[in-house]
Amino acid sequence: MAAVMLSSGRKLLQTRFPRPPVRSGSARPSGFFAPSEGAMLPAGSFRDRLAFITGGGTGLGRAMTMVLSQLGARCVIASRKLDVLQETAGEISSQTGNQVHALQCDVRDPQAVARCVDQMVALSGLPDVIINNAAGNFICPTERLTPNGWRSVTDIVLNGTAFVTLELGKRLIQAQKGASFLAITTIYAESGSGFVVPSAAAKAGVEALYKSLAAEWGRYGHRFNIIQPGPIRTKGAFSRLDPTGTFEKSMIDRIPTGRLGKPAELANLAAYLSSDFASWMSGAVIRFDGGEYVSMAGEFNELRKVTPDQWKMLEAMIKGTKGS
Ligand SMILES: CCCCC/C=C\C/C=C\C/C=C\C=C\C(=O)SCCNC(=O)CCNC(=O)[C@H](O)C(C)(C)COP(=O)(O)OP(=O)(O)OC[C@H]1O[C@@H](n2cnc3c(N)ncnc32)[C@H](O)[C@@H]1OP(=O)(O)O
Ligand SMILES: NC(=O)C1=CN([C@@H]2O[C@H](COP(=O)(O)OP(=O)(O)OC[C@H]3O[C@@H](n4cnc5c(N)ncnc54)[C@H](OP(=O)(O)O)[C@@H]3O)[C@@H](O)[C@H]2O)C=CC1
Repeated sequence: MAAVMLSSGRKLLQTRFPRPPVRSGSARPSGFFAPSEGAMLPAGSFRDRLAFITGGGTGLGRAMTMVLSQLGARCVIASRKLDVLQETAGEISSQTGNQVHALQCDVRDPQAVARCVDQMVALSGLPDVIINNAAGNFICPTERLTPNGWRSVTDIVLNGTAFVTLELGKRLIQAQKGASFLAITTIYAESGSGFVVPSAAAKAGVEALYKSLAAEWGRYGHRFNIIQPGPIRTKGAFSRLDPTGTFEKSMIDRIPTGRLGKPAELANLAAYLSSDFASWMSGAVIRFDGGEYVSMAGEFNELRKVTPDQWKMLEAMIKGTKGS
């Protein structure tokens, strides 16, 4: 903490500065931005709440389920692989002491989604928190994509999110029950990106869906928010987007905070957005990427590589220029 002093000598405010680098003389910014693990919200923030998380058996979905469960929620996780879901559900509930149910559901199939919701209602009721996290993706030059390849991603991401949202939304409206809906998209939902075109198109569609429903379904007590994560190591993502590991270093180099995100960091943000502390937040799109997006966007940001000596020389050249 650092105090800002007024000329009168009075302390104006306390400002929190990032922690200093771990290694002195280290040029790695990640030393300033150490991740904090553990649940951020007060214990019991989700007591008596039911959370439904698609793709909750692995990666970021698992991390979000863990934090919600630690905070007192009962959770239902759903995806295609029941064995994976059951293992995760068992591990989380044994750690937190709260129920985690595993339900098989292929979100591409609206009837399977309806059956899954029937099962959840029979087990625990309708959810208070819905997290649309399930996704599919792979890198591929677009000219190599087949129609089925396009469908394999867009069906999970856009149609899957729509089927889950429609099924639960309609039932919640009928029951006059409010809920928080959260979608996990990606930073390139906004910019688009080559080589992951079905994912970019589908995630952009999810964002349009959630922003639209934030406007339309507030009257039913429903909030809709979006997190756009930057790179966070998970087996599912990295095995399909950087299978050889070749791109990881260059990716980290362009992130101003100098490191990948951690699943637990994303999970804390998701928990906040899904909690009563965020009851005035709807229609929000939150980029959570260590600064990667703006770093890639600014035309002059590569000048970070210019050394102090080179700056001296550049300044002299610029100042020495006369006229236009
Ligand atoms: C510049 C460097 C960048 C480095 C990046 C590193 C890290 C990440 C950083 C940021 C990430 C940002 C966003 C991330 C978004 C994500 O969504 S990550 C989550 C990824 N997780 C998953 O994908 C899990 C689920 N995925 C799957 O189950 C499968 O991958 C699939 C989506 C393909 C669906 O499986 P399935 O339904 O079983 O499909 P099939 O195997 O039958 O295939 C269907 C058709 O798709 C074609 N296909 C499959 N893979 C490829 C490929 N690699 N290239 C081309 N085509 C592919 C397949 O051939 C089938 O089509 P045909 O029938 O042959 O026509
Ligand atoms: N990790 C990262 O760097 C980033 C991730 N994201 C997003 O975060 C979310 C989680 O990704 P991540 O944890 O990394 O990757 P994972 O591959 O671990 O997660 C994807 C999940 O989706 C489930 N899923 C896939 N297809 C279906 C389907 N048809 N029906 C139901 N569930 C399905 C999978 O389970 P199963 O196979 O059992 O069906 C899996 O649990 C995704 O929305 C992804 O787009 C966004 C930006 C960056």
